[in-house]
Amino acid sequence: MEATLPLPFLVSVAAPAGLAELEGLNREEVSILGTPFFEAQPQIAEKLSRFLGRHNHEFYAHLDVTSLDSPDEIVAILDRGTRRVFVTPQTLSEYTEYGARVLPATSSLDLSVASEHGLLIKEFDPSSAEVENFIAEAKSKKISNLYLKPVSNVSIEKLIEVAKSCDAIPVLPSTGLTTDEQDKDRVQLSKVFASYWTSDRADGLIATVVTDEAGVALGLAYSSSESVLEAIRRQAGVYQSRKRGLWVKGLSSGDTQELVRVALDCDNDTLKFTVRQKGRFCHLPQFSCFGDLGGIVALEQTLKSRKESAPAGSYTARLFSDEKLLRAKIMEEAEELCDAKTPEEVAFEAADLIYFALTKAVGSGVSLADIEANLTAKSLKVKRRTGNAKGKWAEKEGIKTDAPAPAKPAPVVDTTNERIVMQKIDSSQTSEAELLEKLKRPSQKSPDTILKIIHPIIEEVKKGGDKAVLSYTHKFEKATSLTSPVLKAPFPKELMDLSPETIKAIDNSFENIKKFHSAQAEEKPLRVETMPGVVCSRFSRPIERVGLYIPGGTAVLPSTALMLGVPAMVAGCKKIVFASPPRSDGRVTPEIVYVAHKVGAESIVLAGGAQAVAAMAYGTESVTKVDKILGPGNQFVTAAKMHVSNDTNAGVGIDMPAGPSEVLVVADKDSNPAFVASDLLSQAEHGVDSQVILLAIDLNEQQLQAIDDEVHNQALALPRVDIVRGSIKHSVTVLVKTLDEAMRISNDYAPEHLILQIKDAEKVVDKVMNAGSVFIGEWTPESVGDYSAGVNHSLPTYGFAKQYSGVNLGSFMKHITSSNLSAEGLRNVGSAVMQLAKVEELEAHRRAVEIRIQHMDKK
Ligand SMILES: NC(=O)c1ccc[n+]([C@@H]2O[C@H](COP(=O)([O-])OP(=O)(O)OC[C@H]3O[C@@H](n4cnc5c(N)ncnc54)[C@H](O)[C@@H]3O)[C@@H](O)[C@H]2O)c1
Ligand SMILES: N[C@H](CO)Cc1c[nH]c[nH+]1
Ligand SMILES: [Zn+2]
Repeated sequence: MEATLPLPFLVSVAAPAGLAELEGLNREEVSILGTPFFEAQPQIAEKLSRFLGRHNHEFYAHLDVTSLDSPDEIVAILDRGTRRVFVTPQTLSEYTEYGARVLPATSSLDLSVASEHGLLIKEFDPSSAEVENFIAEAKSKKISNLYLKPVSNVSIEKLIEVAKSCDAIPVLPSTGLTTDEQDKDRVQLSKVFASYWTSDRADGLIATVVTDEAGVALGLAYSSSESVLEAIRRQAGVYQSRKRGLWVKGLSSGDTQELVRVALDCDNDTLKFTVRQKGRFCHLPQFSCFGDLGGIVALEQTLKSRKESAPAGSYTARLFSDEKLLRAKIMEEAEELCDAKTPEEVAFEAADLIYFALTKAVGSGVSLADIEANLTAKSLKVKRRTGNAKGKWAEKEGIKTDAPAPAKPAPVVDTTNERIVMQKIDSSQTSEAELLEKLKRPSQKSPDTILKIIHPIIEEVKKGGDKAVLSYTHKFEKATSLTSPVLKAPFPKELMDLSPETIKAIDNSFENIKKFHSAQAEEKPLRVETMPGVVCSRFSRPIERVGLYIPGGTAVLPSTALMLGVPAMVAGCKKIVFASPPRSDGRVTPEIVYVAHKVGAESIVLAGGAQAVAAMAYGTESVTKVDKILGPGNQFVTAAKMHVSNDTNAGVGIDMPAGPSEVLVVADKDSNPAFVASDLLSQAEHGVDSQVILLAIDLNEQQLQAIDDEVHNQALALPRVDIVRGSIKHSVTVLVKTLDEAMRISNDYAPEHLILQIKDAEKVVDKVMNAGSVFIGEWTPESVGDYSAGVNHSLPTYGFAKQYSGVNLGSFMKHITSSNLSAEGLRNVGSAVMQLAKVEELEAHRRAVEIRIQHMDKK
């Protein structure tokens, strides 16, 4: 049996149907028992995985993932710290690198499928006829980590008996941990506890070590199955006093305990209660029965009490209120620690650094336990960081740096308690220049730095073709198994295996986008007779070969494939080439393959960043050279597009600079605070370099507060809350007095998305001069434009809406003009031409007219 399990059994937690309730799942109670077992049905896998991402450090969560078939999804679940996942025996070989964290699961009593690390037997019937044989075989094979998950309605006593006899770990049937009605499950549980422990005392009580979260021993108490039951019920420190019976700690003194975890020791003869102690544990005036605290734990307590009320002149209090001072001290101490030589110096400087670092933590509402939980979470990650230094520190020390590999949709552990709030400025108190400064988009790396990164990549691809593209994909996307940079049509069916709901959503959006973009087609060529006999025309033709970049760094965006692919198809482009960074297994998301198939793309370049742009601009052995590259992307993609379009030898055009997403919401007293916040957050979640702006027209304190509260509360519930924290830092609410003032600021800012959540919004559209796309009225969230309404979401950012349009049908066409003159026409316009040619001293130009007129005159 695994030595590190805090309890010798698992508690199977029924996953609520929609799992929306997972957030409400009484996780404290699950955490107290510490060893939950979940089943990950496909429809709830993502939510469950996120839930574990937040709380894995509290649990020894075990997850049955046999009904999932995406290895990526399973690895993501492991990466979020799930201690053990159970897969089908047939797929086990794909996970050998994860050792005992991935075990096979079977529904029969067949022990031959056990891996060297263990096995889960599901639908185990402890009263079946074959169990005796099974126990004998299990004993002889000595399988470690043998889990037994019983069929429903079994006798728990029998299950425990069988499990004990073959040293297996029973998975207790679903318990109603979350509701009082099922208190019988708690009663059952406390009996299971008692059946595992052995007491050498006549009264049967078990010694219980009580510690705080940092592991500091507070004292010794005793437990009975009744006191454990009461402790689980109350989620508090409840013990069995030898003199007074049930003892709820702190009931009379007020020094109560929150129960964090219960564990049994290795030979089941001592319990451990981990608690959050209020006040002190000991009846004497000291924190623990073993005296007072020292070291880091004591420091944390002092800092916490200083934060609550500091004596006048306290240095720590000054540090809490002066962010710059604290920052400077952390930097100073970090440097001194780096320079320390002798062991004494290192201890001295490390202590100083820890003091200032912990001040920062406590000031931000972060406890030592939070920090330790974070360390545990990191130790459980399966995708390791390189550990190389980053940015300026690496440059300063002249050492190897990490190329910031694009983060795939990552689990988020929101560890900070900081309020998520946009900065506010009152336009009447702010000068024009200050306002401009506040509304500046978050700065990106300087163009020079970016150029230095992308230029060698482009040159490599030009020279090395496929091989160079592949090597960058191996490097940035970690798709090391990929052997060709291109997937050619027809695309295999198994690469676009999607749920019917997703297919329906894509098909519906496809039709709407097609309708709106088809309507943009010109019905017939333009024809104007400028003078009698002088006919000028303009007609359009599709661009023959287009390269469509679909971002895939921080989020995979199949909707962008629709926004680019559908108009290219409607325009009649002959060759449509998609490019998107693949996942680490070398595949592109099936939704993108499905869209590529629907729009008739000829190939998908399995690459991202500058290498994908260069491959399409110049062509390689297997990537088709294109005439125009369209699509949004990060700063590397945007810079590479600009660079190749400036190379006349490449002969390639681009659409526009479409960078980090942004939104500007104009709201008045009529607006719904929840709607306003939801629109701001929908763009804030794109990336930390996104920016969202709110122009609040004549709102009072209460109305502003309502929006702030919505932003904070809605953000906390988002899986990408850490990204939101980043973008909200450079996002602003501007208080204005009138609609005209709001529209003046908006037109000056030229947002990618403009949302009008105001009374009579439709009438205000006339005042919009600069914006990528406008969303009118309270029932039009920005996300309808991102996906399905029909408008395009590839739009100019960074204020380029002042001179660029978003992607539209015209982006895939070029216009050709023609002139057609009769003899009369040439006579009519000829004198003007000849005179201007004379002015420009271009004699051949003049003669081309004269020679024809002379010819007419001769006739
Ligand atoms: N304006 C619009 O219309 C619009 C629409 C959709 C998305 N977006 C924006 O597009 C952006 C997409 O960016 P993304 O990063 O998620 O995906 P991306 O596909 O644009 O970039 C990922 C690629 O960047 C390259 N890369 C990453 N780090 C690198 C480094 N250090 N050196 C060289 N190359 C490197 C890698 O090749 C990787 O494949 C987001 O900012 C999003 O807001 C804008
Ligand atoms: N809002 C983005 C354009 O700035 C597009 C997008 C794609 N998916 C979700 N949103
Ligand atoms: Zn969006």
